[in-house]
Amino acid sequence: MGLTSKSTGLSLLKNKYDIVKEDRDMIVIALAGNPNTGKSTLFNTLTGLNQHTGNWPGKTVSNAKGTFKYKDKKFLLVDLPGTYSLLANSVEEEIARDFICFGNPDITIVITDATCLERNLNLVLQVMEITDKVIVCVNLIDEAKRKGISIDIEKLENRLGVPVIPTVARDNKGIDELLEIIYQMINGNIKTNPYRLKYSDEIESIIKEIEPILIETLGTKYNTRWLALRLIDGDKAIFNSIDNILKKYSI
Ligand SMILES: Nc1nc2c(ncn2[C@@H]2O[C@H](COP(=O)(O)OP(=O)(O)OP(=O)(O)O)[C@@H](O)[C@H]2O)c(=O)[nH]1
Ligand SMILES: [Mg+2]
Repeated sequence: MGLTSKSTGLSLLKNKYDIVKEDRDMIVIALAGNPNTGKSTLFNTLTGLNQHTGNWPGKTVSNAKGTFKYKDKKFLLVDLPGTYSLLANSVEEEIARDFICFGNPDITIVITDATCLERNLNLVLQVMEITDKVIVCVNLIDEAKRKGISIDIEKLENRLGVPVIPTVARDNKGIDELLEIIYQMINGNIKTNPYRLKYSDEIESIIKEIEPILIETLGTKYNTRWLALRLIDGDKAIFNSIDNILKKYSI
């Protein structure tokens, strides 16, 4: 018997990421970001768990999971390993990007470091190519202030086309605002319009050729435009990821 797309999604979460939703309505949130930006600190604040934190990069190497409630909703939060990009140059990058693409989280929060925002925006743009359900946290606002850096949150939000929340995760600042934005997004009260890179006509026309084939094979559950771009890149890791999805979950 063929699997329904809903059950396929659930078995993917279970088998590949060891994620079990307590109930079907549970909302999955991925926490992405460069190393050392405060992902685990935010994860611990929201879930009450004790994921290892510290001031050296690369502490979280696999994805930790925890749950929390807000108003009438239950959330499952996945703390992804810190990565500078999603080009799958390392195991961490592969875990993070496969989860964002194939794990189909309801929301992806990208935590950025206010003291070096420009570098962090690289990952934000890459995540926004995969999904439009993105919230950006500009964390370490206290450190930025100390260094005389001020961030125009409203302008950033307008340019990125997704909600941007300033936070000091270590001191619980901005967490209430973040929770409310998550809630409003889940309820469909916030529509995002993520900034997307424009490619040359040549690349766009190749995407037009590849994408229908991907849709035929994988359906519309995954971001086939992004997958097409990776194939154009000649990205071998994405071949393996697609292969695994096809083999294991008989899509
Ligand atoms: N000053 C300040 N420090 C923070 C803030 N948020 C987190 N930290 C500190 O920054 C360090 C790194 O935080 P983590 O939560 O471990 O960072 P991470 O993103 O999970 O790191 P990786 O798992 O290595 O990617 C810790 O020492 C935190 O206490 C903040 O808003 N302000
Ligand atoms: Mg961490």
